[in-house]
Amino acid sequence: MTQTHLLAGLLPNSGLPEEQVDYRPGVFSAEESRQFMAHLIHRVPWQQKSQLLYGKEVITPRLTACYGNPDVDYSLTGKGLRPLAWTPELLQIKDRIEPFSGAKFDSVLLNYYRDGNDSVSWHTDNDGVPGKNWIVASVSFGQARRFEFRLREDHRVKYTVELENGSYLLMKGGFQEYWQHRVPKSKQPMQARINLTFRVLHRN
Ligand SMILES: O=C(O)CCC(=O)C(=O)O
Ligand SMILES: [Fe+2]
Repeated sequence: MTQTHLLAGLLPNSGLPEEQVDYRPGVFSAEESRQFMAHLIHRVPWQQKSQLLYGKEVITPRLTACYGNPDVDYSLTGKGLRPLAWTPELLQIKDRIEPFSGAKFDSVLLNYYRDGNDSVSWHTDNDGVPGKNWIVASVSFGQARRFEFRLREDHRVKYTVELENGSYLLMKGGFQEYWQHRVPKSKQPMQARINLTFRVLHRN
C-alpha cells in the first residue's frame, strides 16, 4: 500500500490526486540510504544560490546542485545551473527508480536541507515553462520532512506526506499544473536531508 492510499484513508472522499502522485517508502534500504547520503554530502559541489524576490536579493535557504546529460536545456533548471556530468552513484539511483516511473530522466536537481531552517517555499516545477517538467521523480535520504501540496486554485485544499529516508515520490500528470508544493521549515530539531528530483528537460 502506498502512502497515497494511507492518506486517502485518513481523508475519506478527499479527492487526492492518486493518478498524479505515487509515494513508495523503502525503495532504498536504510543502509543504502546512509551510504548515498554520506557520499552526496561529501562529494557534491554544493552551492547556495540567491534570487531576486520583489527587488530584494534573497539567499536560498538550502544548498543545491544539478547533474544531467550534456545536451539538456539547462535554462529550465530554474536557477540556470549548468548540469555536471552524471556520477556512477547518481546513475545507480536513477536506474533504480526509472522502472517505477515509466520515464527516462535526463537530469537531476539536488537539494541539501542542513536542518529545520532549510526549506523550499510554495512553487511548481514548471514555473514559466508550460508543457515542461510534467514528470518529476523525487528521492529522499536522511531526515524525514513534511512535503505539502495545495491546489493552485484553492489553497484550502492541502495535503501532507512525510518523505521518509529511502523513499520515492512520483509527481506526474496534472500535478505541476494544478498543485503547488513545498517543504516547510520546522521548529523541531531536524537532521540533514538530501532530496533528488529527477526530471526530463530535453528540448522537444
Ligand atoms: O525536497 C523536496 O522534497 C522537494 C524539492 C523540490 O520541490 C524541488 O527541488 O523542486
Ligand atoms: Fe519542486
